[in-house]
Amino acid sequence: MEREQSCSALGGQSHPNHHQTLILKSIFFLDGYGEVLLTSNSDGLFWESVDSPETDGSDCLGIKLAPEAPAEVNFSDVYGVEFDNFGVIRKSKLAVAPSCILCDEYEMYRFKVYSFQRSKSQPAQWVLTTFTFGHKDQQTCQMWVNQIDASLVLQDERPKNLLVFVNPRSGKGIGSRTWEAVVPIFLRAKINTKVIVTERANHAFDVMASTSNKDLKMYDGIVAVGGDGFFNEILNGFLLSRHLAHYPPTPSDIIDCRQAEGNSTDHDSEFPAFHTWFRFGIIPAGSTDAIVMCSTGCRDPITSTLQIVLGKRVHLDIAQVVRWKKTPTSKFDPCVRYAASFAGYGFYGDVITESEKLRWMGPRRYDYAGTRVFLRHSSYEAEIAYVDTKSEDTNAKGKRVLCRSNCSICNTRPHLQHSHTGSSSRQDETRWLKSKGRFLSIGAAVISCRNEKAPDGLVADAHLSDGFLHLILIRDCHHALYLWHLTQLARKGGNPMDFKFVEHHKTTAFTFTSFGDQSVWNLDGELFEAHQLSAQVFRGLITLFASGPEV
Ligand SMILES: Nc1ncnc2c1ncn2[C@@H]1O[C@H](COP(=O)(O)OP(=O)(O)OP(=O)(O)O)[C@@H](O)[C@H]1O
Repeated sequence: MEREQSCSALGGQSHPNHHQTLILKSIFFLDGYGEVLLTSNSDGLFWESVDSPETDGSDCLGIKLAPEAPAEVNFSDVYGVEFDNFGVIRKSKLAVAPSCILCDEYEMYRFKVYSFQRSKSQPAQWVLTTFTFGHKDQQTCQMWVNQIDASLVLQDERPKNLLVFVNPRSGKGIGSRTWEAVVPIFLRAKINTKVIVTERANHAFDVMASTSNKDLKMYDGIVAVGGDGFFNEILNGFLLSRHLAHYPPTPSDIIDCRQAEGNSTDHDSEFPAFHTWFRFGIIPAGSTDAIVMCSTGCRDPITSTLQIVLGKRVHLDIAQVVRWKKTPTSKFDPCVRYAASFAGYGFYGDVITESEKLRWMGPRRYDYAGTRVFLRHSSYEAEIAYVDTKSEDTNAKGKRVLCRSNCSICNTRPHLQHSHTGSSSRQDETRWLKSKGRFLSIGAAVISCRNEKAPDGLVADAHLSDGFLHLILIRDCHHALYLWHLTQLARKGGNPMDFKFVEHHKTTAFTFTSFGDQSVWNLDGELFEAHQLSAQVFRGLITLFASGPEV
């Protein structure tokens, strides 16, 4: 331990951002590992053991001491660095056991580097990791902290100011606890957060809708701590006044399977500006959390938080749903809603109606309500018209391509593209197909909607931002066959589409007309009564702080 330690700045190296980056090298003690030669360059930190071969990997009472520690960490994976005063550094992790008298412990100045590792059992899950380096000289530690801090500032994709909404009632009422558990990560990442704990339903919607664009621009994005329904509320509060697009055609605009009138995109002039930098994060605390599962590959508040603080970015398609008539007798009165994951009718609308009465049950309400609705086996008469996209969907004929991080399908075309329901140049080519009958359910999945009940989701090969909706029509069928279909949905690798009564259409827009008296839709888990509606998808309309599913 008395070995002379050196610290030398080896000179300037040109960084891609043209900042001068010093290469530092110094001997440190890495807690739980031993003495290392630590190097810092523009990419990250690297270290190698400097223990002599006899002591390297030495053992204590027959147990190998030097653990298999990683020997580098990239700054892109580091979310914070902190000076940690004077304290104990252990040569081996085993030294935490007081009985291990042979293991060395030293007292020195320390600094901590905060990063993550992928879980061995579930690679999509990110696990917090801290590297503690010790040195007898305080100034050396402080210099390294400053140097690493300077390198982290260069990671310009990272947010600095976030507006956070916490739903204390999410899931089993765990919203506030979930937020408290991840606050230290935001603090270490030096991100300023303005936190609003909601006091009622629609509180977050009202804040988003009433905040001016000028005030919103003080933030790099919005974080929702809650479930899909809560995120939907925030999304609608954001988009309804800012995304001014023409509506999709009404059911009566579709004459002879052609669209009578064309529509064109007309975004709010402020909107494209928001699109380029403003991002949304979701820290899962809800009952389903399908959007988080699809955009990160797991349902873990720590993973989602790390992807927010590290400034990950993935585009997400959004469906715009326009209700023309609420009931058969109501007058024509367009009402717009946005959905990030799913819009469903029949079975899905009935489950949400039942489960809303059972909120006190927490997430179990979906099982209970689902069973009741299944036993009822109600079917509904309706007509659907949808844009035929077979000619342009080259993947439909090929094999299933799952959406993953850096997905080649999601990255093929530019984002913020309107669905092709009627942009004038394509109007003549838009062909609509119709489907009429009695349906057990009608579902439109924007993303795969993977969740714990349906491990592959409703549509295994749906993508986060390919610009398509997956329309799934389940025609009235025998109860046992429907159960079979549902069990396929609940099985990993199941084939829920392989039934005669199931139609699956990849489309960009559809219209719906009910022939019943009451028609309830389920938009991202929220109830929406609609006798007549239309929906269209906007490709990559928003950006999430997420890296895509590592499935
Ligand atoms: N303080 C509050 N009190 C009561 N309800 C609230 C409050 N804040 C938000 N809500 C409402 O709670 C509803 C559901 O929230 P959330 O989506 O977070 O949980 P969940 O329904 O359990 O999960 P999931 O949507 O994933 O199934 C939202 O529609 C939201 O309007």
